[in-house]
Amino acid sequence: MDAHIVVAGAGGIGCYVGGCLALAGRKVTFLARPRIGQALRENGLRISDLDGHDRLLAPDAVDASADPAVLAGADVVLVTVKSGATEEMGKLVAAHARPDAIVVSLQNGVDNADRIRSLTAPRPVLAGMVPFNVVQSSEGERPLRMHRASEGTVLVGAGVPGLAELLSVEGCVSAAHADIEDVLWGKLLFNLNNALVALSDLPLAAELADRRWRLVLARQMDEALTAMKASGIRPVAAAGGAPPALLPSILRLPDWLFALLVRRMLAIDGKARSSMWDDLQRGRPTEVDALQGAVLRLAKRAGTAAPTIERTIALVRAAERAGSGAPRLAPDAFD
Ligand SMILES: NC(=O)C1=CN([C@@H]2O[C@H](COP(=O)(O)OP(=O)(O)OC[C@H]3O[C@@H](n4cnc5c(N)ncnc54)[C@H](OP(=O)(O)O)[C@@H]3O)[C@@H](O)[C@H]2O)C=CC1
Ligand SMILES: CC(C)(CO)C(=O)C(=O)O
Repeated sequence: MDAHIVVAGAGGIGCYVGGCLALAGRKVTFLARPRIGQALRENGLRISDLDGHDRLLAPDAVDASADPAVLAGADVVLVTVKSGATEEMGKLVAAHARPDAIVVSLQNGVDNADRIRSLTAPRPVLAGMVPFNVVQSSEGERPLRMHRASEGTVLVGAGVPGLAELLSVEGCVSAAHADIEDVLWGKLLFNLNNALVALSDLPLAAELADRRWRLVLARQMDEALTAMKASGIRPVAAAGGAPPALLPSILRLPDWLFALLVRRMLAIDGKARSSMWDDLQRGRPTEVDALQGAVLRLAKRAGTAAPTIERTIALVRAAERAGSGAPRLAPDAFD
Protein backbone atom coordinates (compact mmCIF):
# COMPACT_ATOMS: atom_id res chain seq x y z
CA MET A 1 0.00 0.00 0.00
CA ASP A 2 2.98 2.37 -0.36
CA ALA A 3 2.29 2.99 -4.05
CA HIS A 4 2.66 6.59 -5.17
CA ILE A 5 -0.57 7.91 -6.72
CA VAL A 6 -0.52 10.99 -8.93
CA VAL A 7 -3.84 12.71 -9.56
CA ALA A 8 -3.54 14.04 -13.11
CA GLY A 9 -5.85 17.06 -13.20
CA ALA A 10 -6.89 18.10 -9.71
CA GLY A 11 -10.40 19.54 -10.02
CA GLY A 12 -13.64 18.26 -8.49
CA ILE A 13 -13.11 14.51 -8.85
CA GLY A 14 -9.31 14.62 -8.62
CA CYS A 15 -9.30 16.62 -5.39
CA TYR A 16 -12.12 14.58 -3.83
CA VAL A 17 -10.71 11.14 -4.68
CA GLY A 18 -7.10 12.23 -4.08
CA GLY A 19 -8.12 13.94 -0.84
CA CYS A 20 -9.80 10.79 0.49
CA LEU A 21 -6.75 8.73 -0.49
CA ALA A 22 -4.34 11.15 1.19
CA LEU A 23 -6.49 11.31 4.34
CA ALA A 24 -6.29 7.50 4.47
CA GLY A 25 -2.49 7.69 4.41
CA ARG A 26 -1.87 6.91 0.75
CA LYS A 27 1.01 8.76 -0.89
CA VAL A 28 -0.70 11.24 -3.22
CA THR A 29 0.58 14.04 -5.44
CA PHE A 30 -1.86 16.41 -7.11
CA LEU A 31 -0.92 17.63 -10.61
CA ALA A 32 -2.95 20.82 -10.56
CA ARG A 33 -3.31 24.15 -12.24
CA PRO A 34 -1.22 26.80 -10.40
CA ARG A 35 -4.32 28.43 -8.87
CA ILE A 36 -5.58 25.17 -7.36
CA GLY A 37 -2.12 23.92 -6.40
CA GLN A 38 -1.39 27.14 -4.53
CA ALA A 39 -4.71 27.00 -2.65
CA LEU A 40 -4.07 23.37 -1.70
CA ARG A 41 -0.56 24.08 -0.46
CA GLU A 42 -1.54 27.21 1.48
CA ASN A 43 -4.85 26.15 3.02
CA GLY A 44 -5.18 22.40 2.59
CA LEU A 45 -8.28 20.62 1.33
CA ARG A 46 -11.65 20.11 2.98
CA ILE A 47 -13.40 16.84 2.14
CA SER A 48 -17.06 16.52 3.10
CA ASP A 49 -20.03 14.36 2.15
CA LEU A 50 -23.78 13.98 2.29
CA ASP A 51 -23.53 11.85 5.44
CA GLY A 52 -22.14 14.83 7.38
CA HIS A 53 -18.47 13.86 7.38
CA ASP A 54 -16.16 16.84 7.12
CA ARG A 55 -12.40 16.39 7.23
CA LEU A 56 -9.39 18.63 6.58
CA LEU A 57 -6.27 17.51 4.78
CA ALA A 58 -3.79 19.92 6.38
CA PRO A 59 -1.64 22.12 4.11
CA ASP A 60 1.55 20.34 5.20
CA ALA A 61 -0.01 17.00 4.22
CA VAL A 62 -0.69 18.17 0.66
CA ASP A 63 1.76 17.52 -2.16
CA ALA A 64 0.64 19.59 -5.15
CA SER A 65 2.45 20.85 -8.21
CA ALA A 66 1.73 22.32 -11.63
CA ASP A 67 4.80 20.60 -13.05
CA PRO A 68 3.95 17.48 -15.11
CA ALA A 69 7.38 16.09 -14.18
CA VAL A 70 5.69 14.86 -10.96
CA LEU A 71 4.18 12.11 -13.14
CA ALA A 72 7.63 10.49 -13.18
CA GLY A 73 7.18 9.37 -9.56
CA ALA A 74 3.83 7.67 -10.15
CA ASP A 75 3.09 4.00 -9.68
CA VAL A 76 -0.55 4.84 -10.41
CA VAL A 77 -1.83 7.82 -12.40
CA LEU A 78 -5.48 8.79 -11.93
CA VAL A 79 -6.60 10.82 -14.94
CA THR A 80 -9.27 13.23 -13.75
CA VAL A 81 -9.37 15.90 -16.45
CA LYS A 82 -12.45 16.66 -18.51
CA SER A 83 -12.75 14.65 -21.74
CA GLY A 84 -11.65 17.65 -23.81
CA ALA A 85 -8.26 17.59 -22.03
CA THR A 86 -7.70 13.82 -22.33
CA GLU A 87 -5.33 14.11 -25.24
CA GLU A 88 -3.23 16.80 -23.57
CA MET A 89 -2.99 14.76 -20.36
CA GLY A 90 -2.31 11.53 -22.27
CA LYS A 91 0.67 13.20 -23.94
CA LEU A 92 1.99 14.41 -20.57
CA VAL A 93 1.68 10.89 -19.15
CA ALA A 94 3.51 9.51 -22.18
CA ALA A 95 6.27 12.09 -21.80
CA HIS A 96 6.81 11.77 -18.05
CA ALA A 97 5.38 8.62 -16.44
CA ARG A 98 7.38 5.40 -16.13
CA PRO A 99 6.60 2.73 -18.75
CA ASP A 100 5.21 0.47 -16.00
CA ALA A 101 2.96 3.12 -14.41
CA ILE A 102 -0.67 2.03 -14.21
CA VAL A 103 -3.04 4.63 -15.63
CA VAL A 104 -6.68 4.80 -14.58
CA SER A 105 -9.20 7.09 -16.27
CA LEU A 106 -11.78 8.28 -13.76
CA GLN A 107 -13.66 10.23 -16.41
CA ASN A 108 -17.17 10.12 -17.77
CA GLY A 109 -17.71 9.08 -21.37
CA VAL A 110 -16.95 5.75 -23.00
CA ASP A 111 -13.68 6.20 -24.86
CA ASN A 112 -11.31 8.19 -22.65
CA ALA A 113 -9.33 5.13 -21.54
CA ASP A 114 -8.92 4.04 -25.18
CA ARG A 115 -7.76 7.52 -26.14
CA ILE A 116 -5.22 7.56 -23.29
CA ARG A 117 -4.06 4.03 -24.18
CA SER A 118 -3.37 5.02 -27.77
CA LEU A 119 -1.04 7.78 -26.51
CA THR A 120 0.64 6.04 -23.57
CA ALA A 121 1.44 2.46 -24.69
CA PRO A 122 2.96 0.26 -23.27
CA ARG A 123 1.49 1.46 -19.96
CA PRO A 124 -1.55 -0.50 -18.74
CA VAL A 125 -4.59 1.78 -18.95
CA LEU A 126 -7.82 0.93 -17.15
CA ALA A 127 -11.17 2.63 -17.33
CA GLY A 128 -12.91 3.66 -14.14
CA MET A 129 -16.36 4.95 -13.24
CA VAL A 130 -17.14 7.51 -10.54
CA PRO A 131 -20.84 7.29 -9.66
CA PHE A 132 -21.15 10.27 -7.33
CA ASN A 133 -21.34 14.01 -7.85
CA VAL A 134 -18.73 16.28 -6.30
CA VAL A 135 -19.64 19.89 -5.57
CA GLN A 136 -16.70 22.26 -5.58
CA SER A 137 -16.40 25.20 -3.20
CA SER A 138 -17.51 28.56 -4.46
CA GLU A 139 -14.92 30.95 -5.89
CA GLY A 140 -12.56 32.24 -3.21
CA GLU A 141 -13.62 29.81 -0.46
CA ARG A 142 -10.57 28.59 1.49
CA PRO A 143 -9.67 25.91 2.19
CA LEU A 144 -10.91 24.51 -1.11
CA ARG A 145 -13.79 22.20 -0.29
CA MET A 146 -14.88 19.16 -2.26
CA HIS A 147 -18.25 17.81 -1.19
CA ARG A 148 -19.55 14.40 -2.27
CA ALA A 149 -23.25 15.05 -2.79
CA SER A 150 -24.41 11.56 -3.76
CA GLU A 151 -23.40 7.97 -3.18
CA GLY A 152 -21.90 4.94 -4.87
CA THR A 153 -18.86 2.75 -5.34
CA VAL A 154 -16.10 3.75 -7.73
CA LEU A 155 -15.55 0.90 -10.20
CA VAL A 156 -12.25 0.23 -11.97
CA GLY A 157 -11.41 -2.28 -14.66
CA ALA A 158 -10.24 -5.64 -13.38
CA GLY A 159 -6.82 -7.13 -14.09
CA VAL A 160 -4.41 -5.31 -11.78
CA PRO A 161 -4.25 -7.16 -8.45
CA GLY A 162 -4.52 -4.85 -5.44
CA LEU A 163 -5.50 -1.76 -7.44
CA ALA A 164 -9.12 -1.53 -6.26
CA GLU A 165 -7.94 -2.12 -2.67
CA LEU A 166 -5.36 0.66 -3.03
CA LEU A 167 -8.09 3.03 -4.20
CA SER A 168 -10.74 1.96 -1.70
CA VAL A 169 -10.70 4.24 1.36
CA GLU A 170 -13.10 6.04 3.67
CA GLY A 171 -15.29 8.42 1.67
CA CYS A 172 -14.37 6.74 -1.63
CA VAL A 173 -15.12 3.05 -1.72
CA SER A 174 -13.77 1.34 -4.84
CA ALA A 175 -14.10 -2.11 -6.40
CA ALA A 176 -12.88 -3.91 -9.51
CA HIS A 177 -15.38 -4.76 -12.27
CA ALA A 178 -14.77 -7.33 -15.02
CA ASP A 179 -17.04 -5.58 -17.57
CA ILE A 180 -15.99 -2.00 -17.10
CA GLU A 181 -16.84 -1.04 -20.71
CA ASP A 182 -20.48 -2.01 -20.09
CA VAL A 183 -20.36 -0.10 -16.80
CA LEU A 184 -19.30 3.01 -18.72
CA TRP A 185 -22.24 2.63 -21.13
CA GLY A 186 -24.52 2.21 -18.10
CA LYS A 187 -23.12 5.37 -16.53
CA LEU A 188 -23.50 7.21 -19.81
CA LEU A 189 -27.27 6.73 -19.53
CA PHE A 190 -27.21 8.71 -16.26
CA ASN A 191 -24.82 11.28 -17.70
CA LEU A 192 -27.42 12.14 -20.35
CA ASN A 193 -29.01 14.05 -17.48
CA ASN A 194 -25.90 16.23 -16.94
CA ALA A 195 -27.04 18.46 -19.80
CA LEU A 196 -30.58 18.79 -18.45
CA VAL A 197 -29.29 19.89 -15.04
CA ALA A 198 -26.96 22.34 -16.78
CA LEU A 199 -29.67 23.72 -19.09
CA SER A 200 -32.30 23.97 -16.35
CA ASP A 201 -29.96 25.41 -13.68
CA LEU A 202 -31.77 23.20 -11.16
CA PRO A 203 -30.12 21.10 -8.47
CA LEU A 204 -30.17 17.43 -9.49
CA ALA A 205 -32.76 16.44 -6.88
CA ALA A 206 -35.15 19.26 -7.93
CA GLU A 207 -34.71 18.51 -11.63
CA LEU A 208 -35.39 14.80 -11.12
CA ALA A 209 -38.43 15.62 -8.99
CA ASP A 210 -40.05 17.33 -11.99
CA ARG A 211 -41.69 14.78 -14.31
CA ARG A 212 -41.45 17.14 -17.29
CA TRP A 213 -37.63 16.98 -17.06
CA ARG A 214 -37.75 13.25 -16.41
CA LEU A 215 -39.73 12.78 -19.64
CA VAL A 216 -36.98 14.55 -21.58
CA LEU A 217 -34.38 12.31 -19.93
CA ALA A 218 -36.50 9.22 -20.63
CA ARG A 219 -36.64 10.16 -24.34
CA GLN A 220 -32.85 10.52 -24.44
CA MET A 221 -32.42 7.20 -22.66
CA ASP A 222 -34.83 5.45 -25.05
CA GLU A 223 -32.78 6.69 -27.99
CA ALA A 224 -29.52 5.65 -26.32
CA LEU A 225 -30.83 2.20 -25.34
CA THR A 226 -32.10 1.61 -28.89
CA ALA A 227 -28.72 2.54 -30.36
CA MET A 228 -26.89 0.37 -27.79
CA LYS A 229 -29.14 -2.62 -28.45
CA ALA A 230 -28.68 -2.30 -32.20
CA SER A 231 -24.91 -2.20 -31.62
CA GLY A 232 -24.76 -5.21 -29.32
CA ILE A 233 -23.85 -3.11 -26.24
CA ARG A 234 -25.27 -4.34 -22.94
CA PRO A 235 -25.06 -1.47 -20.42
CA VAL A 236 -24.59 -2.45 -16.79
CA ALA A 237 -26.69 -0.83 -14.05
CA ALA A 238 -24.83 2.15 -12.61
CA ALA A 239 -26.09 4.39 -9.79
CA GLY A 240 -29.14 3.05 -7.99
CA GLY A 241 -28.88 -0.43 -9.44
CA ALA A 242 -32.06 -0.45 -11.57
CA PRO A 243 -31.70 -2.46 -14.81
CA PRO A 244 -30.91 0.02 -17.61
CA ALA A 245 -33.81 -1.16 -19.80
CA LEU A 246 -36.26 -0.17 -17.03
CA LEU A 247 -34.89 3.32 -16.46
CA PRO A 248 -37.13 5.15 -18.98
CA SER A 249 -40.25 3.56 -17.48
CA ILE A 250 -39.13 4.46 -13.96
CA LEU A 251 -38.54 8.04 -15.08
CA ARG A 252 -42.07 8.21 -16.53
CA LEU A 253 -43.71 7.30 -13.18
CA PRO A 254 -45.81 9.95 -11.46
CA ASP A 255 -43.85 12.28 -9.19
CA TRP A 256 -45.01 10.75 -5.90
CA LEU A 257 -44.09 7.19 -6.91
CA PHE A 258 -40.80 8.26 -8.44
CA ALA A 259 -39.89 10.16 -5.25
CA LEU A 260 -40.60 7.07 -3.17
CA LEU A 261 -38.48 4.84 -5.38
CA VAL A 262 -35.61 7.28 -5.65
CA ARG A 263 -35.50 7.77 -1.90
CA ARG A 264 -34.93 4.04 -1.63
CA MET A 265 -32.48 3.73 -4.51
CA LEU A 266 -30.44 6.92 -4.52
CA ALA A 267 -29.21 9.31 -1.88
CA ILE A 268 -28.61 12.78 -3.33
CA ASP A 269 -28.25 15.95 -1.31
CA GLY A 270 -29.65 19.33 -2.32
CA LYS A 271 -26.24 20.60 -3.44
CA ALA A 272 -25.70 18.02 -6.18
CA ARG A 273 -25.91 19.28 -9.76
CA SER A 274 -23.75 17.97 -12.62
CA SER A 275 -20.22 18.44 -13.88
CA MET A 276 -21.69 19.97 -17.06
CA TRP A 277 -23.45 22.57 -14.95
CA ASP A 278 -20.03 23.43 -13.44
CA ASP A 279 -18.63 23.88 -16.95
CA LEU A 280 -21.40 26.18 -18.18
CA GLN A 281 -21.22 28.27 -15.03
CA ARG A 282 -17.47 28.69 -15.47
CA GLY A 283 -17.67 29.41 -19.18
CA ARG A 284 -15.74 26.20 -20.00
CA PRO A 285 -16.39 23.87 -22.93
CA THR A 286 -18.67 21.04 -21.82
CA GLU A 287 -18.37 17.27 -22.30
CA VAL A 288 -21.51 17.11 -24.45
CA ASP A 289 -19.52 15.61 -27.32
CA ALA A 290 -18.21 12.79 -25.07
CA LEU A 291 -21.71 12.10 -23.68
CA GLN A 292 -24.63 12.87 -26.05
CA GLY A 293 -22.10 12.93 -28.91
CA ALA A 294 -21.08 9.31 -28.20
CA VAL A 295 -24.73 8.24 -28.36
CA LEU A 296 -25.34 10.18 -31.56
CA ARG A 297 -22.30 8.61 -33.25
CA LEU A 298 -23.46 5.16 -32.15
CA ALA A 299 -27.01 5.85 -33.39
CA LYS A 300 -25.72 7.06 -36.75
CA ARG A 301 -23.60 3.93 -37.18
CA ALA A 302 -26.51 1.70 -36.13
CA GLY A 303 -29.04 3.60 -38.26
CA THR A 304 -31.31 4.42 -35.30
CA ALA A 305 -33.00 7.76 -34.57
CA ALA A 306 -31.79 10.15 -31.84
CA PRO A 307 -33.72 13.45 -32.22
CA THR A 308 -33.82 14.32 -28.49
CA ILE A 309 -30.09 13.68 -28.21
CA GLU A 310 -29.51 15.96 -31.21
CA ARG A 311 -31.73 18.67 -29.72
CA THR A 312 -29.85 18.43 -26.41
CA ILE A 313 -26.50 18.84 -28.16
CA ALA A 314 -27.81 21.91 -30.02
CA LEU A 315 -29.09 23.52 -26.81
CA VAL A 316 -25.83 22.87 -24.93
CA ARG A 317 -23.79 24.23 -27.84
CA ALA A 318 -25.96 27.37 -27.85
CA ALA A 319 -25.41 27.81 -24.10
CA GLU A 320 -21.64 27.34 -24.55
CA ARG A 321 -21.63 30.00 -27.28
CA ALA A 322 -23.73 32.43 -25.20
CA GLY A 323 -21.21 32.09 -22.37
CA SER A 324 -23.63 33.33 -19.72
CA GLY A 325 -23.80 30.24 -17.55
CA ALA A 326 -26.70 27.86 -17.12
CA PRO A 327 -29.50 29.26 -19.33
CA ARG A 328 -32.45 28.27 -17.08
CA LEU A 329 -34.42 26.63 -19.87
CA ALA A 330 -37.79 25.02 -19.26
CA PRO A 331 -38.54 21.45 -20.41
CA ASP A 332 -40.62 22.81 -23.33
CA ALA A 333 -37.34 23.87 -24.98
CA PHE A 334 -37.29 20.21 -26.09
CA ASP A 335 -40.78 20.22 -27.70
N1 LIG B 1 -17.69 16.60 -11.02
C1 LIG B 1 -18.41 15.51 -10.81
O1 LIG B 1 -19.26 15.46 -9.94
C2 LIG B 1 -18.17 14.28 -11.64
C3 LIG B 1 -17.28 14.30 -12.69
N2 LIG B 1 -17.04 13.13 -13.37
C4 LIG B 1 -16.10 13.13 -14.49
O2 LIG B 1 -14.78 13.29 -13.98
C5 LIG B 1 -13.96 13.97 -14.93
C6 LIG B 1 -13.37 15.19 -14.24
O3 LIG B 1 -14.43 16.07 -13.92
P1 LIG B 1 -14.28 17.26 -12.87
O4 LIG B 1 -13.42 16.85 -11.76
O5 LIG B 1 -15.65 17.73 -12.59
O6 LIG B 1 -13.51 18.33 -13.79
P2 LIG B 1 -12.75 19.65 -13.33
O7 LIG B 1 -12.75 20.56 -14.51
O8 LIG B 1 -13.30 20.13 -12.03
O9 LIG B 1 -11.28 19.12 -13.01
C7 LIG B 1 -10.30 18.87 -13.96
C8 LIG B 1 -9.11 19.71 -13.56
O10 LIG B 1 -7.97 19.33 -14.32
C9 LIG B 1 -7.26 20.51 -14.64
N3 LIG B 1 -6.33 20.26 -15.73
C10 LIG B 1 -6.60 20.09 -17.05
N4 LIG B 1 -5.44 19.89 -17.71
C11 LIG B 1 -4.45 19.96 -16.79
C12 LIG B 1 -3.03 19.88 -16.86
N5 LIG B 1 -2.41 19.66 -18.03
N6 LIG B 1 -2.31 20.00 -15.73
C13 LIG B 1 -2.93 20.22 -14.56
N7 LIG B 1 -4.26 20.32 -14.42
C14 LIG B 1 -5.01 20.19 -15.53
C15 LIG B 1 -8.37 21.46 -14.99
O11 LIG B 1 -7.92 22.79 -15.06
P3 LIG B 1 -8.56 23.76 -16.18
O12 LIG B 1 -10.04 23.70 -15.98
O13 LIG B 1 -7.92 25.07 -15.87
O14 LIG B 1 -8.16 23.20 -17.51
C16 LIG B 1 -9.32 21.21 -13.82
O15 LIG B 1 -8.91 21.94 -12.69
C17 LIG B 1 -14.90 14.32 -16.10
O16 LIG B 1 -14.81 13.37 -17.12
C18 LIG B 1 -16.29 14.29 -15.47
O17 LIG B 1 -17.32 14.01 -16.38
C19 LIG B 1 -17.59 11.94 -13.02
C20 LIG B 1 -18.49 11.88 -11.98
C21 LIG B 1 -18.90 13.07 -11.26
C1 LIG C 1 -22.75 12.04 -10.73
C2 LIG C 1 -23.24 12.53 -12.06
C3 LIG C 1 -24.08 11.46 -12.71
C4 LIG C 1 -24.18 13.68 -11.95
O1 LIG C 1 -24.25 14.34 -10.86
C5 LIG C 1 -22.05 12.85 -12.89
O2 LIG C 1 -21.43 11.95 -13.38
C6 LIG C 1 -21.56 14.22 -13.20
O3 LIG C 1 -21.91 15.19 -12.54
O4 LIG C 1 -20.75 14.31 -14.15
